[in-house]
Amino acid sequence: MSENVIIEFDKVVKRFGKYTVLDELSFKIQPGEKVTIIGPSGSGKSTVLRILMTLETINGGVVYVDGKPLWHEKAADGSLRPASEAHLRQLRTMLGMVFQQFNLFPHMTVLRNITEAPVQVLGLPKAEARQRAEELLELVGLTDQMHKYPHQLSGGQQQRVGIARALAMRPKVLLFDEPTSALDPELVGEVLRVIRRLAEEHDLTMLLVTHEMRFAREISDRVMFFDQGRICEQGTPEQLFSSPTKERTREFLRSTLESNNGG
Ligand SMILES: Nc1ncnc2c1ncn2[C@@H]1O[C@H](COP(=O)(O)OP(=O)(O)OP(=O)(O)O)[C@@H](O)[C@H]1O
Repeated sequence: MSENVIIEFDKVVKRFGKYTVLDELSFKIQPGEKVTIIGPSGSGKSTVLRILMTLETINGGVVYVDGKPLWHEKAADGSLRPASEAHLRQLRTMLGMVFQQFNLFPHMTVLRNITEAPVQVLGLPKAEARQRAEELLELVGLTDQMHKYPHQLSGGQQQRVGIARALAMRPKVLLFDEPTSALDPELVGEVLRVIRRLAEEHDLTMLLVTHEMRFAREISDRVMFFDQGRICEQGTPEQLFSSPTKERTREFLRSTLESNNGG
């Protein structure tokens, strides 16, 4: 694997029972790249993110994170063996995820939601974790909400806390799993603004699953169109949205356009 690849899927197979969700899926992502995955429901988009977060195992192929196999470790004799929990934990710290349903700790304040993992997992001193949290709250525009609990915030505010919480671990790669799909339409804009700002101002690698086509077009370096567990077509937003080459892509884009106009 070349040095300028931070994520690689090499012929990854994922099955649930007899159902093949990812069918020898291969792709590479470079450091700093902003990549969006679009595609019909059930095409395996979220599964890709869940595998990277080690929330799902794989049935074949190899996933590399920063050049190291995620699910395997090299034994002394050079052979690959299943990864130990310590190996998974170490690689997991390189990745952060923003979930569709925010997944904040309901019994913790906003501030504590953000400082908890840096203190508990990274062993950061509390004062340093708090300073980091305060900087991130400023970035997401929530400095005045830091002592509130999640249920006292709007969905858009909760998701912005979710983004700050993921960033507090200083991941190299940030994964977004449909970050706005649980939000009321009027709250979508504030979350997209924060993500757009991150994409513009930081050299973070970003992999996003989204149904927001206009947003995907604006922020992505590359868009991958998934269909039935494979990449059907990929390219720059301009190529994919303006001149898709596959009939399946055109059909999908037409249907999302129609549902957006209808809704
Ligand atoms: N834990 C599971 N057990 C069984 N089947 C699963 C499981 N998780 C996902 N699936 C199935 O795998 C397929 C792919 O799921 P995935 O969530 O990756 O799709 P998606 O492209 O993200 O879809 P959506 O846009 O609807 O979120 C779906 O058919 C789903 O029902």
